[in-house]
Amino acid sequence: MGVEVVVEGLTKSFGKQTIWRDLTLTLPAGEVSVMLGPSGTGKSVFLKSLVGLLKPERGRIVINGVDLLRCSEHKLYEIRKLFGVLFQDGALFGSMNLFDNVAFPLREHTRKTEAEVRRIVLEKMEMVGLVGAEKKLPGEISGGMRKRAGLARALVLDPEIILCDEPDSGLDPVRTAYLSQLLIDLNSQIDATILIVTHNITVARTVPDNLGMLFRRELVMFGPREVLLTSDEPVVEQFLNGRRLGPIGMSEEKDQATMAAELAHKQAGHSDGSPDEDVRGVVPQLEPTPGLPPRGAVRRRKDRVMRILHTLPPQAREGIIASLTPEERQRYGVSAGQPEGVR
Ligand SMILES: Nc1ncnc2c1ncn2[C@@H]1O[C@H](COP(=O)(O)OP(=O)(O)OP(=O)(O)O)[C@@H](O)[C@H]1O
Repeated sequence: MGVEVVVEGLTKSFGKQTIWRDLTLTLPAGEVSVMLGPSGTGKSVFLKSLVGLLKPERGRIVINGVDLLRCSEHKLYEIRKLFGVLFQDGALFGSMNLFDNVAFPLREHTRKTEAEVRRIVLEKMEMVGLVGAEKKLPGEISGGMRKRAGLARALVLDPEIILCDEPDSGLDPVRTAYLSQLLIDLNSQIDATILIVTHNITVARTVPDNLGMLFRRELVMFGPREVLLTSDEPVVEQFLNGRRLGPIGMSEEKDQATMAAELAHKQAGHSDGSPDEDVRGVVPQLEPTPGLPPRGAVRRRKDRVMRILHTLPPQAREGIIASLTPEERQRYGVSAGQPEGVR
């Protein structure tokens, strides 16, 4: 099973520019989490910090009892081997064919024979649906195939933690849906801890077990998906609905006067092109393809979330209770729409 990643009081600056401060969250072992946030809020910087490529000035990142910010180079190297990272563009070597690209980490970091390398590479390429494309160069294939090749490469060292930086960027909605399914199927097969950074609202609503959002140099929230999906927080509401109206501006946070002027335009009947429909609310979560094992994370997460249910906002509680099956209601002692101890 994947490992837990504990982040406490993390602060990162470049010179005088604070990117974010005091981030505290836990990526639960084997669960899928998504981090949202407007452009430039430091999501990529966060991923790079988790894998030890950037060093935040304050706080802790603890994996298997080791604090990445204070451990030796040797320990950091060992911890890094737990990670598989899918970078935005797949980060493939343009002059190598897909087989050699996917084989690269194995040849670099292990002493496996070429026969073993071949077996592992073909297994991972099959997992991501790239059998038959081994000889192609990255320049000869589509963006979606490049992402899948990047994912296969991220998988060859059997990672316990997978980080995906905007896996949907540059993909059409159908390819994005396939990639989302692939990530959930992967989670059902290897039970790795997965963190996805994305702007894609459909991915955010349907894929993860947990959702978080960065804004104004802070973590606005992070927790079970139902919390963010039902949140009244203006910045979350604006982001999930993809509206101009709200605190998020084109390049940065809006001032009060701009927000008031936009609201006045809206009230005067000016359309800003965003649909009237409010997409907030808990929608069913993507399940593994039939025939694959059920995700271990689902049961673990339910147990965890039911233990903290009384600490969650009422709308999130309702969403969680509504998603329970009759057997689960019985198991968790939920009756007449309310769990014991919550009434
Ligand atoms: N190595 C670096 N040196 C200095 N500033 C950096 C460095 N890396 C990132 N930044 C700055 O940190 C901020 C956050 O960048 P980051 O790429 O993490 O944002 P993001 O939320 O991932 O954005 P997007 O959604 O557009 O990809 C930006 O202002 C960027 O210029």
